[in-house]
Parts: sequence; structure tokens; C-alpha cells
Amino acid sequence: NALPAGFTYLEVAIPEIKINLMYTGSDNFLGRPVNGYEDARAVLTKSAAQALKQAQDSLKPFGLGLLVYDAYRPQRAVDDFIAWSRTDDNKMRENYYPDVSKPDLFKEGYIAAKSGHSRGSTVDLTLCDLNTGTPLDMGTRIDFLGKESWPDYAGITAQQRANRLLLRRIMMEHGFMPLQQEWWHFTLENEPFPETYFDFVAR
Ligand SMILES: C[C@@H](N)C(=O)N[C@H](C)C(=O)O
Ligand SMILES: [Zn+2]
Repeated sequence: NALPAGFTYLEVAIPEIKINLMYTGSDNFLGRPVNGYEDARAVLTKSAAQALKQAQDSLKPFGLGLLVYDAYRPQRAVDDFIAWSRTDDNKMRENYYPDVSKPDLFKEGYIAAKSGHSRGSTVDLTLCDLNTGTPLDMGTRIDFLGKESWPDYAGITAQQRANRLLLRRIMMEHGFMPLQQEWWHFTLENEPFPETYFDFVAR
């Protein structure tokens, strides 16, 4: 199962990082595994993984680490998101997108039809306890698609805001750009494949 040149398995590049790929199972906004994630492993470009390792290392003195929910995403998975958005399946609406219609999830920037994840240098993640892997409280669940997940959303506690700010600061210090709509989504600024949307399955 060789990866394309320039890519690496995350657990190889960063052995101590925590990984829980949300699209391999059913606790996600579709409520089922997503195409292209069958037995998937977390993969990033080597450049993004190297920067992420430095972010992970910088958290260690504070007893914190990173918990990754999504990394490289094959284009067929994005196409599955698009196909799902055209169906009337709303079984996960209450937990994941209670206030945004399915077409608006794309129009308002919560899901991309051409995603940075498919270019291999974008990651969805949170901060966690280094030893237990317990995620810090960020005020919403991962992949809650709504204004409550905007990084600067005011209607959360001071501790939740501080946790979001710490994640954003650590990621930006290591070369990643945040997204306006989602506190967990970051793209490496100097990504090596800025024009390529990959579709390999990462097993
Ligand atoms: C769906 C969410 N996890 C995400 O990654 N959204 C951005 C906008 C994307 O699809 O690239
Ligand atoms: Zn993302």
C-alpha cells in the first residue's frame, strides 16, 4: 500500500499523536462511513506532517497533545458529501447541522466541493490531554456545522474560548492557516500540492 511520493502516514511521522478518523465510522454528519475511508489510515503530506510534529512537540511541556479527526480526504469522499447533500437524509441534523440547510452547508463554507483535505495538507483536529487523549472543551463537538463553531464565536465560556485560541495560536505558529467557519480546520500555508486534488485511498 505505497502512498504517493511526498505523503506519509501520520502515526509514522508523529508516533505520539492521537487519531480518531471521524469519517471511518458512523458518528459524523452523514451518520455512516464515508466513501474512501474503508479501513483508512490518517495520511498527510510530509511537509504538513513535519509541521504538525513541531506543533505536537511544543504542546508536550504543558501535558497537552493533538487529536486528529481528519487529514487527507480522497476526492471520492468529497463527492460522497455532495451526493449526500442532495438526498433527504437528515438523521444527523440535530447533532451536527441543526440551523443550516444542506445546500447552505456548501454555500456558507462548512463543506467544500473542492477541499484542501484532498490536497493532503489540511487537518481537522483538537487539543487533548497528552496521556489520556481526552479532548479539551472547545464549546462544540467536532464537525458541528454552524456559527457556534466559528473560532471567534462569543457565546461560549471563557475557558472554551481560551482553548480555541490556544489551538489556533499553536497551529499558526507552525505554519497553518485557520478557517473562518470551523475552529478545528487548518491548512498548511506552504502546501506542496496547491493545485492537486488526490483520490487515492489511504490504507
Ligand atoms: C466538513 C469539515 N470537516 C471540513 O473539513 N470542512 C471544510 C470546509 C472542507 O470541506 O474542506
Ligand atoms: Zn476540515
